Amino acid sequence: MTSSTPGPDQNLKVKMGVNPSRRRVRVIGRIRGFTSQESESFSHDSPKPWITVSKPEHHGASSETTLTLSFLDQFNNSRKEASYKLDHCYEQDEDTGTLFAREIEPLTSDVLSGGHASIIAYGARGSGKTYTIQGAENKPGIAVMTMTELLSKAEETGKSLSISIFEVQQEHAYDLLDPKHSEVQVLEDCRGKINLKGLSKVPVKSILEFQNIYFSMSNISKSAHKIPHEHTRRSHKCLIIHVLAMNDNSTTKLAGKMNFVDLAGYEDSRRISRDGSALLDRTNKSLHTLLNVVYALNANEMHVPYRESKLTHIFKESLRGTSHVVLLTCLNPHVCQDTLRTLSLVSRSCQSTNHVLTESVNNAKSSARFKMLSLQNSMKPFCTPSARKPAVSSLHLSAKGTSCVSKGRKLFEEGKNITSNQVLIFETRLPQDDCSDKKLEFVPETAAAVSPSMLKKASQDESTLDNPLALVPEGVVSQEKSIPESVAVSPSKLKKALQVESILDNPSAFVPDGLVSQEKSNPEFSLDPELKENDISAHKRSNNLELIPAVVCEKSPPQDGSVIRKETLNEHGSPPLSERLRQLSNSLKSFCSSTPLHVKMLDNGDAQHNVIEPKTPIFEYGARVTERSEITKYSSPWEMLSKRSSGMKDSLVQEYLRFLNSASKEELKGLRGIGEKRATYILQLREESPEPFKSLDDLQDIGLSAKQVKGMVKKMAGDLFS
Ligand SMILES: Nc1ncnc2c1ncn2[C@@H]1O[C@H](COP(=O)(O)OP(=O)(O)OP(=O)(O)O)[C@@H](O)[C@H]1O
Repeated sequence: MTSSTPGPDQNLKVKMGVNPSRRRVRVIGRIRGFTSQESESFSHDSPKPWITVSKPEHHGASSETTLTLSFLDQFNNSRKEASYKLDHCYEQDEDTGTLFAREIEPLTSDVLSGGHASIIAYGARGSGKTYTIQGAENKPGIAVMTMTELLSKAEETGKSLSISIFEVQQEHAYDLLDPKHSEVQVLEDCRGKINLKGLSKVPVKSILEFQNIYFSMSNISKSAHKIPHEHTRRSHKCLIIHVLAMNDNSTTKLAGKMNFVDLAGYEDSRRISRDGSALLDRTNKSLHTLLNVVYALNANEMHVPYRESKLTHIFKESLRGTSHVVLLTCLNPHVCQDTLRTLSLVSRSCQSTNHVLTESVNNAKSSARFKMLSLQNSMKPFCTPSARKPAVSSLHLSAKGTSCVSKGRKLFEEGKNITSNQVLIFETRLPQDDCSDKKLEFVPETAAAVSPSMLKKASQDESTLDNPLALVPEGVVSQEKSIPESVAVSPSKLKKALQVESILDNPSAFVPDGLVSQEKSNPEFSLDPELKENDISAHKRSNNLELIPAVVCEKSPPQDGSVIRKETLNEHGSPPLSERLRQLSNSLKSFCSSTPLHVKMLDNGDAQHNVIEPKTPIFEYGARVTERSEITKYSSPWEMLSKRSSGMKDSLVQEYLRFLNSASKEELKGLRGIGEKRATYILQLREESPEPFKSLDDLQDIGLSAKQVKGMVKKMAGDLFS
């Protein structure tokens, strides 16, 4: 492993914060120790960790740990750094006992008095998740330590304990305590109470008894017997410790719950071959959903997407309300791209400015999230005063941020220089030290423009994922350089785009609902739907523009210059499925002839505008080759054709799912296999979760067999050529 030996220039430094955050989900890191094998590989020197923790850095009242990554850029021999935020990070010399004493032990009293707590271990493969949760020989993990603690406290208080062990794999949960490993059904009643039907509970009276069960069960993987492919064996292993109390009438009632989740190791699906990637994507999707849930909880969002994955649905009751949740991010001590990626994702999920909002600022909570997207200090003022009036601009402010809207308009009226085809993202700042002040401070200086190519660039650059706006070249607005093909992307969609890998290739699909100009001379733009009719008229007058209600909310106008005519739109304001499929077919054509992913996206030729892209060292870990080129390397036309055909198939399926997630009842009924009853049920599911259909598997929820679905998609594809 000589090439991967960490050198002094490849150290990941962690700056620690001390003040514990008051986020709903506490996000901590743990750098795992070296294994004896790894230690031996450093024969003449003691191993140097890739990650080191630097001194605390305070950020006012809510100081956090900032991980500063620095590594050698192989191409220009310079050092690059990136920062990640966590609440705390445990170093290599801090053992599991320390972590338990500081993070977990304090939660046990609450669990015994009826509370819920969840410890979720997240990280790349081999990063020490199982070691931390379960432990190794003579090295008990936090689950074992917790059980010891709970057993002794339960005895004192007359409570009893029982456990459940199950795994979640490819969106199915299997009971590992049941010899048949039968599937567990997740049922939710009208009050949101989750019932795990078919999940066994086994009483536990001693730690020995617990260890016997836990260690034998957690090593079992149901699918190992079923499908030989490695990726299919990736599963989330879950342990629930139930605390039971006696009622007055001597019956037991559930008092508290402590959950330990050892998540499947994160692996970048872009690296994996086609066979494995679909399965891997599904596993990664559930990891992304979990982080979305963490983000939504930390941001106090109204909608938390629990139902979007089996795992988060199962633990819904233990994640919400006053439950304690600790997201433990395990970090590899050697150079590992997946560790960077997990850090990046986790860091983003905890970057909300919200810290237990009080009533008085509750109205402003959706604005608070914008801070995360507008991001920090690297932003330079973009809107320089100029005589030139903006042709058209978009406002994407908080859902109810009317005061921001008016301030934004004032900015335009004052003649700030904003070009027509750019996106503005405004930061709205909550005065943190005075939560009683309901007013939002509008900070126009942080408005910036993002084009799809920049967005794409951001997605490919680990270090800039957290700060996409920093990609916008300084002065681009004042120099009046228009950014070709830029689209309006709201901050929330921008965030989503950066989290969901599959849509990074098509950022323009995130143009939000609103109004889109179809004038050739004025590339597409959108206005915040919140703008009232007279606001729109005012814009029309001042900008001499013809605005046509554009209903192509989910798509950018066609790349081939054609215009989607108004008459092709149905009464619900969206084009019929056939029209959407035609658009899809067109964009696939252009995709096939477009630049490959690995080609540099920002090619404006101006060196000072080029984005610095830190190159993460690529290395081999065990037998796994981590080269990204795997996916973009086609050696024969046949491989190329089959790769693209599969891409088309996937896109078609995605389009179909999107249709199910968004179409009206009448439109749904237009599909073969969907009648009145099924359409009603689909609408019901959509009320519970805005996007109930994520994969074809989800169609089983509405009683469609795989064969039926295949038949439908096949017909749709056939219709394209008829
Ligand atoms: N703190 C530590 N000190 C020493 N060795 C460790 C430590 N943490 C983990 N290890 C060792 O590192 C290896 C990988 O750890 P582990 O199996 O827990 O990783 P994992 O994240 O659960 O992997 P996967 O995602 O593949 O399940 C194991 O051999 C384990 O014993």
